[in-house]
Amino acid sequence: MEDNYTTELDVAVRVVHLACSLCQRVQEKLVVSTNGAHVKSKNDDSPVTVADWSVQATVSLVLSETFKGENVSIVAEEDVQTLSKADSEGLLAAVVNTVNECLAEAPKYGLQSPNRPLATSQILEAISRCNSSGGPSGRHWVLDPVDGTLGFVRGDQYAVALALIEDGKVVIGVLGCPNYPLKKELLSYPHKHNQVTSNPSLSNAETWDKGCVLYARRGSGVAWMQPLVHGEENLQWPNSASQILVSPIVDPALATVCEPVERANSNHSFTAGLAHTMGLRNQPMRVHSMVKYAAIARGDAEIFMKFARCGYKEKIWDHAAAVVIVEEAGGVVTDAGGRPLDFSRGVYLEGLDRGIIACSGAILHEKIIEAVYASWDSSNL
Ligand SMILES: Nc1ncnc2c1ncn2[C@@H]1O[C@H](COP(=O)(O)OS(=O)(=O)O)[C@@H](OP(=O)(O)O)[C@H]1O
Ligand SMILES: [Mg+2]
Ligand SMILES: [Mg+2]
Ligand SMILES: [Mg+2]
Repeated sequence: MEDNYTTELDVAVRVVHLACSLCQRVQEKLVVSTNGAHVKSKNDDSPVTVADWSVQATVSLVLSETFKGENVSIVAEEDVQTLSKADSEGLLAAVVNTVNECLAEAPKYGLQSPNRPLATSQILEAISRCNSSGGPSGRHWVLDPVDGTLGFVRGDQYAVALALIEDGKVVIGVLGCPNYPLKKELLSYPHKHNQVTSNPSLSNAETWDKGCVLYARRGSGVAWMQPLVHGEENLQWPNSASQILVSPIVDPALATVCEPVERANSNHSFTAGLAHTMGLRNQPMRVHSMVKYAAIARGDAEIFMKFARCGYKEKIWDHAAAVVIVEEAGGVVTDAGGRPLDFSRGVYLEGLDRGIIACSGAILHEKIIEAVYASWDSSNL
């Protein structure tokens, strides 16, 4: 059991590092440019960028190349609809360039790059190949190429999330957090890291001292963190990893809650009520993306809660990678009824009871579930 998924985890960690480097380059360009040419709105008005498609293509290509003999099933967020529109030529060209530039760097991470730049059709094919809908049997990779795209376009927190599900269970999870600041306090200040990166008085080393990749394998009892590797001169691969652990805090008065930035994504007043009921005193940390789960796994916060509006169905790629990392780091993740999340039923977390609760340990977790029961009837959710 211990040796299972060694190749899969190794490749997943490498490709997430590669994807983080891609995202950092795109984000730098986005933040300094004034036109939004590389950001589009999807049908639900949520943003999608050159980075989302480029990461999806890159991960799809690397996984297909590595596991050539297998029928690689990938469940991922993006499709090629917007990209294939007649007025998207510039966007598509940017994706093709970004993917080819990124793949040229693959050997730095011990991955193979193609002999020649890939054609547009190959890249579109790689993106659309990720249209599996998962399910209860077999192996399915689950990818959120850029999670927290809103944070990404704001120059703020975002994540790259890759998981492997086998027979309905998440067996490995890898989470790249390119803007995770060294100082946990900076997590709760929107755009703060950006002031750090653009501050000319900081040396390169200080500027680059942020970002990490977290990963874990189901049942191993450990979760790991690697710093991102930057610049050719100090690139060292294999990268060194250190173990991460959840926070030991059990007193609600000392605990910190993370939640989505946008009210549209989670009910802030309901979670404020829960926090009050539980006797939490700290201000909530509002952070974009699965970096919230990373904060729990790293011990920088104790609770992550998300209560989406009634009718919204959570997708597996927004949670799979992070859940196994938090659990192996010692935490607990359930729905608001206290049941584990079910990754076996396709693209959505079917049967999810109200909301998601990730917690550093069982004691705090139990208190939140009790608070949910006490508060639910009087809430308007
Ligand atoms: N209406 C609604 N309700 C709840 N959740 C939604 C909703 N719409 C989108 N999403 C999903 O939320 C993902 C972003 O979550 P965040 O926690 O980063 O949100 S926030 O930006 O901090 O508010 C986001 O992931 P990405 O699209 O990968 O960014 C979505 O999958
Ligand atoms: Mg997402
Ligand atoms: Mg996404
Ligand atoms: Mg999205």
